[in-house]
Amino acid sequence: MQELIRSQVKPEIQVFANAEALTQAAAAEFVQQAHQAIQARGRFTIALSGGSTPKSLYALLATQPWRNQIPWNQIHFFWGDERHVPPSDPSNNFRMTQEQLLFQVPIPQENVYRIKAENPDAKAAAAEYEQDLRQFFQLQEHQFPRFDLVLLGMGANGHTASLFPGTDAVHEQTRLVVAPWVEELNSYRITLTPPVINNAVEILFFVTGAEKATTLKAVLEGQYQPDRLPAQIISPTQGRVMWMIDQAAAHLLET
Ligand SMILES: O=C1O[C@H](COP(=O)(O)O)[C@@H](O)[C@H](O)[C@H]1O
Repeated sequence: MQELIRSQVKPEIQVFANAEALTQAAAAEFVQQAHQAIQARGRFTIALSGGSTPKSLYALLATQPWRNQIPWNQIHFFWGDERHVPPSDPSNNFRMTQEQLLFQVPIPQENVYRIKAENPDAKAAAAEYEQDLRQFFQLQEHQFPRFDLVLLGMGANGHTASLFPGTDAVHEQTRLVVAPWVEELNSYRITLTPPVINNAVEILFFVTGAEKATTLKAVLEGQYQPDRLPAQIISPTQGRVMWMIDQAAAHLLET
């Protein structure tokens, strides 16, 4: 059964010589998906990720030639996860995106939907973001949003978004957003849940660096054990999953 679930959509794997080449390809993918979504549905909805590779991507998108190819006012920006800190904190994902991208390009303020992680109650912040999603996507009670693109990283411990090993969030099936307590960080995180991520039109993982090679091999080619390797829970029944990986992270893969 688990193997069946894993094989529902075969992930596409692209390996790049280095992080710079990967980031250029990611920018091209972003632009292509934005145009496709806008042509089909009149808007492009994206859930952004934290992490170092996305940071370079956001900075790149704000520069030419990418900047002029992007219909900024038809893009709606959401976040896949957030640290439980206010935007004034340098580790806040929204803050990082603001600095690299949102302040640099003409994005209407009303197209930006951040997680209000300054709320001292992380679970209330998650519930509020769930409501924001329900309202924007006009969802009925048991429906999930369908983002055009979800960007994800993967930690060396196998976490993705803020789905950490051993947390209940990995198996959440009904909520859209949850706030797991992450023991290893001694803090809460706020994250989209697996059914939301798995419902996207496209899911794009970025993985760079040799320190992630062993985990990446286990996630893509090892036994299915999402409690230990939460990135494995990202296994949709429809849509597209793409892994953009640099050579350093990919060097143990068989494919
Ligand atoms: O999906 C995500 O993955 C990262 C892992 O980040 P990285 O800095 O190791 O590339 C995670 O921490 C981030 O919050 C998240 O959105």
